[in-house]
Amino acid sequence: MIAVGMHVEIKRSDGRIHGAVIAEVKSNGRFMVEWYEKGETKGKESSLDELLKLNPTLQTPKPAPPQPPPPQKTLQTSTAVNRMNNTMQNMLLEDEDTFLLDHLKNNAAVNNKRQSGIFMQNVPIRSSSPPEKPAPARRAPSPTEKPVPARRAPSPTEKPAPTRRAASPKAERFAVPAPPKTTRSTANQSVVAAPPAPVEVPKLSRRSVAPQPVAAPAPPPVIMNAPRAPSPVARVPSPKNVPRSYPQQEVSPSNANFAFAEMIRNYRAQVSYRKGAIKITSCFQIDYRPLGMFDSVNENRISVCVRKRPLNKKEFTKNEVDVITIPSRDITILHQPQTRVDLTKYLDNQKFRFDYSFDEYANNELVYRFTAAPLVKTIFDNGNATCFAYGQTGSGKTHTMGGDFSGKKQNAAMGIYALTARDVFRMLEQPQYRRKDLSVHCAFFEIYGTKTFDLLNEKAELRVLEDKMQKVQVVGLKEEQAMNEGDVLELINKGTLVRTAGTTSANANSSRSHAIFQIILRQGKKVWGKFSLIDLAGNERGQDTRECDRDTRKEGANINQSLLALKECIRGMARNSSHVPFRQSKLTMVLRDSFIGEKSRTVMISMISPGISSSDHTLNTLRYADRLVSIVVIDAIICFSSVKEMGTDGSGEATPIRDEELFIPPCLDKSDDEYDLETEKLEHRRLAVDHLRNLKEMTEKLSRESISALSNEASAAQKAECLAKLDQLAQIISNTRAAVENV
Ligand SMILES: Nc1ncnc2c1ncn2[C@@H]1O[C@H](COP(=O)(O)OP(=O)(O)OP(=O)(O)O)[C@@H](O)[C@H]1O
Repeated sequence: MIAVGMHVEIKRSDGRIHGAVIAEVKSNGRFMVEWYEKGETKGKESSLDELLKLNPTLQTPKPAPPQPPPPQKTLQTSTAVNRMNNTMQNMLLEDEDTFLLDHLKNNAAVNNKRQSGIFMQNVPIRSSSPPEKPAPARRAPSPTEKPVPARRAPSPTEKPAPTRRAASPKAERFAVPAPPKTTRSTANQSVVAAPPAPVEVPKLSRRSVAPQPVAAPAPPPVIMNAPRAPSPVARVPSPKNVPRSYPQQEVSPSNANFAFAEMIRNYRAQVSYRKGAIKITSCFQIDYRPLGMFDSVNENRISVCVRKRPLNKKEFTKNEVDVITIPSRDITILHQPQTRVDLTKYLDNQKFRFDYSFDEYANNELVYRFTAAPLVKTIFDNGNATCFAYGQTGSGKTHTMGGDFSGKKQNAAMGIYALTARDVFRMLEQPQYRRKDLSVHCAFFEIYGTKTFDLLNEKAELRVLEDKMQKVQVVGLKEEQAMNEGDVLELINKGTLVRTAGTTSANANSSRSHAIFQIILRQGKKVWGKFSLIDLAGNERGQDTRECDRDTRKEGANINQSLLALKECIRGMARNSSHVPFRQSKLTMVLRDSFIGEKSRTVMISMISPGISSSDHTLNTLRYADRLVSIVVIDAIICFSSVKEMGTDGSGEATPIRDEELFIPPCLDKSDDEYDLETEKLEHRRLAVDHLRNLKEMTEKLSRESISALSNEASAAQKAECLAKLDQLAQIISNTRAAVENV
């Protein structure tokens, strides 16, 4: 009924009820639950009875979710944390709410990383405070020492001791400054004062600057390649619905970009507010609720995500300011620095919504869980799965796909290539697939300019041809059979070593080709399913290569042409179009199968660099990804309109909404002094478009097939329910479209 990682309601000693996560199931039948509060992890023990009382649904057995594979590494961390907790809990304060598990988790995460080399990636953080001295080891008591008397129940004549005893030096070592609590002592107990009243959100006038609540003490910013403890965010899955304040970057006043840094700091400290009946969440909600290992995974046919990497050492030395805010699982905000003609500085805060947004604390395992992992099953169901890594040079594509780097050495086991192979072999073990007698094969090749080379066969040049059945063949491509994960790792390492690299301004070891790693399932000689994992070449703007030699310019032009073709093909795929323009580039030609067929699924991970000097590139990347999202939305509307126009018996002609009818506005968020009627209108429009997006899920459930099936087999009640839903959807969509058109 109850397992580690589940979200449950808990009751606090002061009567408050809120969400928490099960962190440990103890051997005595009790549970450790954890939650975030004011930027800190807190925990307490709870009994089964208590949990059942507050969470009656737990008693109903739930079927095990089929997908995705269990987030094992996190559970390992939790187990490690829990083991530590067991031994350390006695050393902490007895107050059920105030013992803080941060230190335990820090230690556990470090241990975990050391032991397995997984979960915590190379994301050390810089701290302004000196490193803590390691706590002296607890020595065993010498035989001459008096044993510590066991705690006994107080006799009725004894004066009762206050429940909360003074913090011992031991306890202090683990204490993290807690928010001040007023306590009132009575003869028998100390009573914790009621929680502070909710902070009243100040009203904002249209042109006024939002009042800034004092930011909580900021966690230090993350930078790469600096020796420091692991990040506090990646190691603990965040309980849902418990917002925290956004981690702030420390920037020295001597920094040339200090003014921008301050504006970004203020922006991140803003809170959500209500404007009339509308809650303006898309403009100012900066509650920090990053994606956690236990968040739900969407089953989209096309997903578009963004991953921000941490500032690197070079950017840090150049005093780069971090201009990307990722407050929640699907929002990415770019604070683009701008200067007016009168030289005053302001930020153009551009906001984007994607399927997932990964912040700088996300490791490859987390990214994998929400991107490629849900697609593994596709290839077992005779489908084609494709995962692209897209982005500016040096933004982290190879790090994500091929594995993180420790120095110059790449840890291939922690890249999406290898994580996918791991799950393919796991799934192969399931009885329903074992019976199918499938074998795993790998191919690894690169497209450099207009040429294709085999990375597993000494870079032999390959030819890409279309046969008379219009099937694209990569002639001469070597496929190696892999019996286990180890074999796959060897192949990845072999191919990575020979991939074409060059030097760009942002990356000394820049990949100048598109690398395609394929995991192919075969039944005998027949292809059963194919997973293509693509590390695209860095997207450069024409102006970046203007100064370069002819070859480099040609290289850049080729890369850009193939990226444009890719966008068009995904567009075709989203619409189930009979015409997918795959012949426009070598890249899309070899991936033709990925864009056609009902069983194809695609995920695009757009990598972005956080530094202020990359903001133009970042905007480019975000716009490319945003365009893909818009395509998916339009697809959903078309799908809906097809449903709407069909007769109740599933017959009838579908009249899709035309492209031009749906204007997806660009990014809308403006700085405060620019907040004007225009912004407000656009905001309405944005909300309306968001609303349309939400219809996607519903329309998917009411596809043409499902309605046709209903007309044949369903009961009258089911049909009536379906029709009512359709009417409801028609009403919603017409209202929403009217709202969009009105503004
Ligand atoms: N999420 C991350 N966490 C830590 N380090 C990262 C992260 N992403 C990238 N890096 C580091 O940034 C550097 C550049 O990353 P990478 O080579 O993956 O970029 P790229 O997008 O593949 O660039 P190119 O297109 O030029 O090949 C590497 O040193 C890598 O280790």
